[in-house]
Amino acid sequence: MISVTEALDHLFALVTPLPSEEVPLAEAAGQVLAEDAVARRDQPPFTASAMDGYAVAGDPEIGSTLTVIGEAAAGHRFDGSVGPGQAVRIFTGAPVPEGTTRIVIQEDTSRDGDTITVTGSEPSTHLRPRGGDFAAGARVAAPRRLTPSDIALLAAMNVAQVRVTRRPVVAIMSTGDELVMPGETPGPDQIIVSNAFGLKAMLEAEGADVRLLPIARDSEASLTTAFGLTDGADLVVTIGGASVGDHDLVGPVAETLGLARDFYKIAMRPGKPLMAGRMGDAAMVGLPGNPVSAMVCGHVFLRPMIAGFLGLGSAPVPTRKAVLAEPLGKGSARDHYMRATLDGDRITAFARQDSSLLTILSSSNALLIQPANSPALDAGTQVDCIPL
Ligand SMILES: Nc1nc2c(c(=O)[nH]1)N[C@H]1C(S)=C(S)[C@@H](COP(=O)(O)OP(=O)(O)OC[C@H]3O[C@@H](n4cnc5c(N)ncnc54)[C@H](O)[C@@H]3O)O[C@H]1N2
Ligand code: MOO
Repeated sequence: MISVTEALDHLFALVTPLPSEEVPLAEAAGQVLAEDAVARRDQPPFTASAMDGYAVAGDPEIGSTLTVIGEAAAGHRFDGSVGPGQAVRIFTGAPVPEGTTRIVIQEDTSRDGDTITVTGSEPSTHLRPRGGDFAAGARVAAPRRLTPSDIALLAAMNVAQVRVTRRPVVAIMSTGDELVMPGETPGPDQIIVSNAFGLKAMLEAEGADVRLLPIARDSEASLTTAFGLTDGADLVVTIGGASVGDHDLVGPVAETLGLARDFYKIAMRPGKPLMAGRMGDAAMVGLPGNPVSAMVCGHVFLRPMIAGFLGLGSAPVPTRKAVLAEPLGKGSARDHYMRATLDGDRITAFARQDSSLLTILSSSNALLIQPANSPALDAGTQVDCIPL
């Protein structure tokens, strides 16, 4: 059995960053920028008013009167300049007339025909200088997973198309005679496919393009057919059939079809029967079938692989420190990724850790990592965890 770190190293060796492609900005959210994007203009492109009021020259005193000589609105500049004793009616977002040194907000004026009297003053000039947000040539640096805020920024930069790393195509195959899809009517000995759906959601959130394959039955013929449907995938993920039972055929069938296996079995709980290797052009990861095992392995191994395909480097999923709110019994021979609740910096493992319990996983917001061979730990001990 190899360690989690060694397994991750093997998995990263199976991953190469994918080529890039141009996509319309409206489709780029969540994708990874593959090439710096460059602002095509200054923003704002002119000095603009930040408030509704009057553009004035100088710093008119309270009580002074000014003559209104025109109007500037967003999209419509005032053709002319403003001088001493004058004001231009102006609205938020409008270009300021030449000569403007500040905006007097309308709440600080009283108006009578074309004359205003200044009734108050504020320290701010309420001017937004040209290029105050960004200047032409400013860059959004790659690689970067594009957030909604980034999309807004790129739009303001007049970047209509962006170059992003192609999404990795992941084919997920559930295996087992006992499985039916949600919505179907299970026979008396059957259960519903669960972790394939959880993994699809997880990996799509990470930026993958996920295909759910039809369920493969526990036979060489059915598994061979299902593997035949994985063409074009960058990553093939099987679920179940990975252990040592008579019906655990995934490894042997995959090897017949060309799997060059890198490892089988890791010192991790849950997740011991994990396997991985290369199958043609694709990386192949065989996950254990227990629903929580498959999901935990998804967090620990598949999420970093997706990030690797997207050119975001080869790093484990982020961990953070937390403090045990309750004591923990001694560990086993494998690193234990325990379902837990994290409240501030205090973490509590659930009492029930069986790898079939999806209710517990769903109630967890962290995986508490108890290292292999750990002694019993007192409350207050610092531990690592993966926030979920
Ligand atoms: N004698 C031993 N038995 C087992 C060992 C062992 O070392 N020696 N390891 C155990 C561990 S740990 C795990 S994990 C499981 C993994 O077994 P498999 O990967 O072969 O998974 P299955 O037997 O096919 O399924 C296990 C369990 O999960 C359910 N399952 C499978 N696929 C799905 C799915 N897509 N959605 C929902 N549920 C699924 C399946 O019905 C089983 O209940 O082996 C232990 N045994
Ligand atoms: O290691 Mo298995 O993955 O506990 O349930």
